[in-house]
Amino acid sequence: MHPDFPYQLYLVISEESCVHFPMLQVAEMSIEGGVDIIQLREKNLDTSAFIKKAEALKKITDKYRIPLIINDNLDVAKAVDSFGIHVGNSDMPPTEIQQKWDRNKAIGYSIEYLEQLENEQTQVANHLGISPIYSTATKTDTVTEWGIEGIKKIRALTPKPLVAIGRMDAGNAAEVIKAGADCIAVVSAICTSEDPKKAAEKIKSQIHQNQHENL
Ligand SMILES: Cc1ncc(COP(=O)(O)OP(=O)(O)O)c(N)n1
Ligand SMILES: Cc1nc(C(=O)O)sc1CCOP(=O)(O)O
Ligand SMILES: [Mg+2]
Repeated sequence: MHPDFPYQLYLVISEESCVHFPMLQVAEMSIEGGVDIIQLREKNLDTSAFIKKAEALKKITDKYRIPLIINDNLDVAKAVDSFGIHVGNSDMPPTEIQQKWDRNKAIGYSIEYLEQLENEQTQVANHLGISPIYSTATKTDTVTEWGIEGIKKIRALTPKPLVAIGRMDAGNAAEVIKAGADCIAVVSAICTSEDPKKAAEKIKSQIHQNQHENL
């Protein structure tokens, strides 16, 4: 477990992505199954509706004392006093977020190109999304697939916490952790499951399995 990011199973959620239950129910069931951190990623809501959703979700994350990350929108993150924000190359840069928000807030930043590891944005970020490990129908505007070799390359170049995202599930979580990722982020593997609690448990047990093998 990374000392600066003690979260190994990361749920990225939106109302749209939840198939069998409403989003808040999926969030609660998945936390009971082992999700350690949640990002609210609502790409089609205006700021006011996004804030309402975030407030409702934060009641749940606060109840279970787990961190809430807001995707893209600093106004929403500020309004709900979230643990942090996640941004990518088309969003407000981490340096600007740092100037406009509390210094102690967590900033996640997507890595799409190896050269980004040398830029100021990566230096300011607290944790990095490896974007994507594998291409996924959930987000199609991605650049390349990092794959297992990509994780190893990035791991060798930075000590920052690495979050693996893109078609992650119980079948590939263990090898991704073994390759150097600190955390597995998922949408579909939990949000489309008929049993989000069990889905989270299965991924978590694969993450733990790998840790035991490394002892
Ligand atoms: C944990 C995590 N990693 C990567 C992303 C992708 O962020 P971004 O590149 O800004 O794309 P959008 O999610 O905004 O479409 C993420 N959200 N979370
Ligand atoms: C939100 C997000 N960001 C990605 C990136 O590559 O940056 S992939 C992704 C969606 C991941 O969904 P699923 O677990 O269903 O594959
Ligand atoms: Mg973004």
